[in-house]
Amino acid sequence: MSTTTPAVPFPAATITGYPRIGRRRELKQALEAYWAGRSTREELEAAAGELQLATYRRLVELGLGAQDASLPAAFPLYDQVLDTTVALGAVPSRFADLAGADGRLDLDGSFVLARGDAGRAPLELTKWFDTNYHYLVPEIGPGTPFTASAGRLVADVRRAAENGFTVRPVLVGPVSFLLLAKADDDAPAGFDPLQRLADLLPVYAQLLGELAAAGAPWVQLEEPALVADQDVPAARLAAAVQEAYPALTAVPGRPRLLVTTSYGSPGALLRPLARSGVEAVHLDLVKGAAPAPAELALFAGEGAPVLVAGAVDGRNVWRADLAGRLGELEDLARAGARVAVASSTSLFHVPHDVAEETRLHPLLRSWLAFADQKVGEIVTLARGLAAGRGAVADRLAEAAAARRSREDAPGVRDAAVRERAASLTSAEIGRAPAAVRRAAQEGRSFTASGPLPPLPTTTIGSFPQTAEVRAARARHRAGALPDAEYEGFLREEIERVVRLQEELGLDVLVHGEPERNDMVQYFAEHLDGFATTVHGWVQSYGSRCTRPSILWGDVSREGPGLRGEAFTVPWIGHAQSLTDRPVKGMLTGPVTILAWSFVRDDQPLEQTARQVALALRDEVADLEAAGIGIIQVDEPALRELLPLRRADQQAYLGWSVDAFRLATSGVRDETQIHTHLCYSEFGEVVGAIDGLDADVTSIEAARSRMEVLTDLEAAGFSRGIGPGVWDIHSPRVPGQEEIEQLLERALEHVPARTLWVNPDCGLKTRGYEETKASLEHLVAAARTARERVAQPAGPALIVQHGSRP
Ligand code: MET
Ligand SMILES: [Zn+2]
Repeated sequence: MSTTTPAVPFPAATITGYPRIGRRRELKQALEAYWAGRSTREELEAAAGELQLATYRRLVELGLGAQDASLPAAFPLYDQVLDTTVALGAVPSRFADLAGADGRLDLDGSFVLARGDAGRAPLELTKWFDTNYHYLVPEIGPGTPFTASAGRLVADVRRAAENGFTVRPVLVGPVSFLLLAKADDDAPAGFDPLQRLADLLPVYAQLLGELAAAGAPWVQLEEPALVADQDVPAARLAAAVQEAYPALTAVPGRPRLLVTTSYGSPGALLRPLARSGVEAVHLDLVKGAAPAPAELALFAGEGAPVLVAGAVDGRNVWRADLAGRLGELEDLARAGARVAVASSTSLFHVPHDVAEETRLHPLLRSWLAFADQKVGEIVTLARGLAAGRGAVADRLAEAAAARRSREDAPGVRDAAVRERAASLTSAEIGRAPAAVRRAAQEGRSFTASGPLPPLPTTTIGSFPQTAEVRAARARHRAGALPDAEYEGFLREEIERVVRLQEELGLDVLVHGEPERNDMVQYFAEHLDGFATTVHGWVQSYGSRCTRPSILWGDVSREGPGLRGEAFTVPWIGHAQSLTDRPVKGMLTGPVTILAWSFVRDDQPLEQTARQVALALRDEVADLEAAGIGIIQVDEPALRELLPLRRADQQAYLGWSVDAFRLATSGVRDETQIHTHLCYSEFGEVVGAIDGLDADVTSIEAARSRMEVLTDLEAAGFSRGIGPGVWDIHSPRVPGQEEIEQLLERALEHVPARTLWVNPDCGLKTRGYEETKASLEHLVAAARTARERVAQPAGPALIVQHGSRP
């Protein structure tokens, strides 16, 4: 192997990535200004370039080397998978017109892939491994062109060099890129993108050559897909790794290569990777297991790659146990590996800097490490490894003291909460058999308006969060709107939403959730054991960010500032007091609350889930006592936390389903429990969804045109089901006829007595105009479908499974 750049050894300390959005979300502002036409492309590029340099300066201030290739150049403006798509010139056929004569996409072209245009839907967004980040799915067919397009990467390397930084460009590696892709619409049946590996490798080779020529001594290729069980058989994956990496390491004049494997362990794929000739392999030592002796042997001896140990958690916000971590690193070094210290994943899953959170309790703050603090931890570990524990003794002691103070701080362990969770009996998670409950519920008049009609209509909970609602909340938070006035405003808003639903003729109403800024944060703000941040934004996709709450202690409704009282009943009860029709009470489920928060790492997730479930169980009981007969507990994140390895999935589904049942099973038979899930790929979790034992499940189905019902039918699911008939992700209003057709399709799979009619998800991002029009069509379509299933006279609701009325 020959490289044109001087042989820079792998740095002792590095990170695999850093937050891109900016400490004050500068990238979000720059992007949104550009998209809105309020700034020029030059201004956007200038803002992004400035952000890169500010990041490098900060990282060097924190202890990384300016010129040792420890700084990753990973600054996608929208998404890192999109950037690799662009660098490979892998323009999907439906966007082919956007590419220049040289086959390359410019920045504006890439934004069309990300955001769509008048005539085209954007690339599909989907969850990035088991995180709440979403990437843009490449579309690859047998004819998708590949053209190396290193322009942006090279410009980033040059800009850094001009400012004194030697950086390490980052690309998604070839195997993961193809595994993350889906088959292009025009691809023949049976085609799978991995079939294009051989065509892709020369393009990677060319990119590597251009990056070396630009002065990059190292390039980082990310291969996270190697840690997840894939549909592709294991042998084929191993063959792909064996094909790809020896080919890339044979490229003349290439830079040295680091391959990362974040989010788990590469398992059997580690061997071919480590033997391929790459100079460094990164392992996630937080999510993945420590390497076994046989694996460690791959890193020992002449010519073995550097083991880049992902020892500091890139996904959670707790300070590391530095002494413990250093011990593990010392073990690796003792086994003969050349060890460098890194983050387990890119740090873009955590916010920038704890120091910004001046409103957090100082004790809690002392337990936390956001991205900047994590860089400090990595630097400390590297120093300890090189110079011995003595060199970092005070850092180790500080970290140990912080962890100890966490152990016995008030609120971290609450005896009453623990006792209650420990004394649970299995009776507490079970309800009467579904059929018994159904009989009790079918005969019931939920309110004075009488029993529900067949094919009842409802919504998923939130109504449009208008500018007025958001402004009132912001003024209240800033102290400019007194509590009483804010509450009055919300009560009026709820009344407006109730009246609207009555006028529209919906059967089961909601209060509209105007009091909730976010479906998880609202619960975090009303439960003990949680804290919220001011600047703790993390990227969800593109310019969108969320601000996860921090679950730090034992969870309950009691605690300082809380009164052990129901916090949703005042709003939902108010809605019910205004109408004869049943109002459905809305809660966020335990798994979703965990998935969308930073959760304590000092006990198993399962135990934390049980505590959250118990607090919700109290809320469910209070709603029932307040006369709410239908209660929905949302679990849109149930699938997100599904482990990446099949072998781990059953255990997860077991405790997560139990948590839901614990939250919802304290009610009478005639109280109807709903759940809501908003993803349509159901296959792997259909059994668990049945296991939730909810009386009714609403689920996203409009875009896939009810495809999800096939999975349900195959699994023998016989509970109430509300497949979404309106895709709420865009302002488009579905026509009445279109909804009727969807209902007709649904009735081919589902008996009429179990079918509900509802949108795909909540309406909070929609406007009122399209909401009214769409719901009018939905109600009208449900009425038509109702008439159809009621004929011929006779056993109206006993439409048989699989048959048509
Ligand atoms: C992401 S699922 C959202 C459910 C919630 N009840 C809502 O309607 O907004
Ligand atoms: Zn939803």
